[in-house]
Amino acid sequence: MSTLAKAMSKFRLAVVQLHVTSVKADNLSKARRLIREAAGQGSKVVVLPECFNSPYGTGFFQEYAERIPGESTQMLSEAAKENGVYLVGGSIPEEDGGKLYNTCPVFGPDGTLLLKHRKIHLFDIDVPGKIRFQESETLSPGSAFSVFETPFCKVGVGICYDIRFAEMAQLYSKMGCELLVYPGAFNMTTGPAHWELLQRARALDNQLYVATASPARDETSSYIAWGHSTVVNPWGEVISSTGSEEAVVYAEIDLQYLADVRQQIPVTVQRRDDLYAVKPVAES
Ligand SMILES: NC(=O)CC(=O)C(=O)O
Repeated sequence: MSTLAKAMSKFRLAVVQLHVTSVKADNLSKARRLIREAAGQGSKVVVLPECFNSPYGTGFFQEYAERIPGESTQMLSEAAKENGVYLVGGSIPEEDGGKLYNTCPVFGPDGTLLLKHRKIHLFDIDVPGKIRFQESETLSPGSAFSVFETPFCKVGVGICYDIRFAEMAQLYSKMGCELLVYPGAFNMTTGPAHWELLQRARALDNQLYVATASPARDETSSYIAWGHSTVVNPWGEVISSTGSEEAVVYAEIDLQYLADVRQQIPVTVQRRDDLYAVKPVAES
């Protein structure tokens, strides 16, 4: 392997577990500071949490919603450029054409908007006595897949509940993604039960890296996030994680290791596409 290829086969990823408050300006300035901190530690890709500029809840989306471009994406664009990083801007409530979306904007190191992923699967659940949440009361779903290129690897983007849909991760893998990022905000019921399990499942099924970024836990908020932002490797192991507090989680993404795992257990080429297949029914 050439020296350049070797240099490009590894990079540092940072996941920012931000303590989100009801003061948008504070969320933006703190996110900006932590992006700088992550870049200062050598990170090339930085991921923010779901709803990083607003409390998470159907009662807040309208009030905090912005158009893109807007105040929050302006800050993200500047922060990506100032620090020369690929920035997965968590998500923000987005207003467009009279509808609201839960949207993840992604910026390149020159500050350009590479894509915006609108949460495809809305979080509508009812676990009696535990949690009822209906995102669809105020949000509309996105209907496009979101993949971006970096000099290191292709990255697929989902938001929170999107991680429960194995088909989406499998499609991203088929599209050549080697890292999947999910800004997310699981809660005190589904977090301990499913958060890590889903990440390890998606990583192992597809033999790729999976990273999740949660808001830090705030016991006083109406929706209490589980925290535990995590990075899982293609073997299905947690390689980096944190607890419930505000933190930046770092992980080394090693694409040669990914290739080794895929060679050792070659499920990615052993699929029986003559018997079954997962394929998109709509163009993205
Ligand atoms: N908040 C979400 O979108 C998803 C979640 O909390 C869960 O799936 O559980």
